Amino acid sequence: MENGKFITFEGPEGAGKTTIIELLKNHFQKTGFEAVFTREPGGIHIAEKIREVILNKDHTNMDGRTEALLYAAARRQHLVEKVIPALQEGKTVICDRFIDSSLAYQGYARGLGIDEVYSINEFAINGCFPDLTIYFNIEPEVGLKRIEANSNREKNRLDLEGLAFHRKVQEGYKEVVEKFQDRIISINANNPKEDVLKDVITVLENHLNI
Ligand SMILES: Nc1ncnc2c1ncn2[C@@H]1O[C@H](COP(=O)(O)OP(=O)(O)OP(=O)(O)O)[C@@H](O)[C@H]1O
Ligand SMILES: Cc1cn([C@H]2C[C@H](O)[C@@H](COP(=O)(O)O)O2)c(=O)[nH]c1=O
Repeated sequence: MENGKFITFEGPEGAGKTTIIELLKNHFQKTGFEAVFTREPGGIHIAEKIREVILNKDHTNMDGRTEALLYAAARRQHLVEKVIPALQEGKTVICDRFIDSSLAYQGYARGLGIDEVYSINEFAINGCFPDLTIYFNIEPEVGLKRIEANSNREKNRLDLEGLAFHRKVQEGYKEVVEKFQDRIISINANNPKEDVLKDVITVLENHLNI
C-alpha cells in the first residue's frame, strides 16, 4: 500500500493551529475524509510524559541542549509509535508542530544553531520528513495577546518566555520557511478563524486527493 501523507502545522504561540485542527476535524467528519490528528510534544504516553518535563514551569534551570534533546526524543517515540504506523496504513497524519518548531525555538531563539538542531533531529526522525507543512504566519504580539485573553489556558514554561524570545522565534521561522520553501506554505493567521480554515482547506485540497 502507498504511504499516507504526513502534514504538519507550524507557527508561534497563539497562531491558531489547535483551533484550526478542531475545526478541520468537524469539516472532515462532514466530508467523510479520514485523518489521524496528533500533536508534539506528545501524542502518545511516553511523549506526553516528556512534554510534562519540558514544559513544567518549575524547570527554569533546564539547559537549552537538554531541551532540544528532549523534544527530539519525544519526536522519535511519537513517530515510531503513532505516525509511521498510520502512514504505513495509508492514512493522512496531521501533526500540530514538528521539526520546524525545534529549528525555530531551540535552533534560532535559544541560539543553539539551526544546523546543529537539524542534525540531532535528522538522527531522531531518520528520513521521515513532512510531505507538507502549513505555516501560520502571525506577529508574535498578536499571538501572545490571544493567549492572554484565553483564561482557560494554563501558561507553560515556553509561554512564559518574554516578548524578545517570541520575536526571535518568529525570525527563526522566517529562516526555516525560506530554507524549506519546497515543503512549507505560509498562510495569513491574522485573519478570522473561518478565513484561516478556508485557506488551510484550500492548501490541503491542492495536496491531497480530497
Ligand atoms: N483566527 C483567529 N482569530 C482570533 N482568535 C483566534 C484565532 N485563532 C485562534 N484564536 C484564539 O487564540 C487562542 C490561541 O489559539 P490556539 O490555541 O489555537 O493557538 P496555537 O497556535 O495552537 O497556540 P500554541 O501553539 O501556543 O498552543 C485561542 O483562545 C483561540 O480561540
Ligand atoms: C515541538 C516543539 C515545541 N516547542 C514549544 C512550542 C510551544 O511553546 C510548546 C508546545 O506547546 P503547544 O502549546 O502545544 O504548542 O513547545 C519547542 O520549543 N520545540 C519543539 O520542537
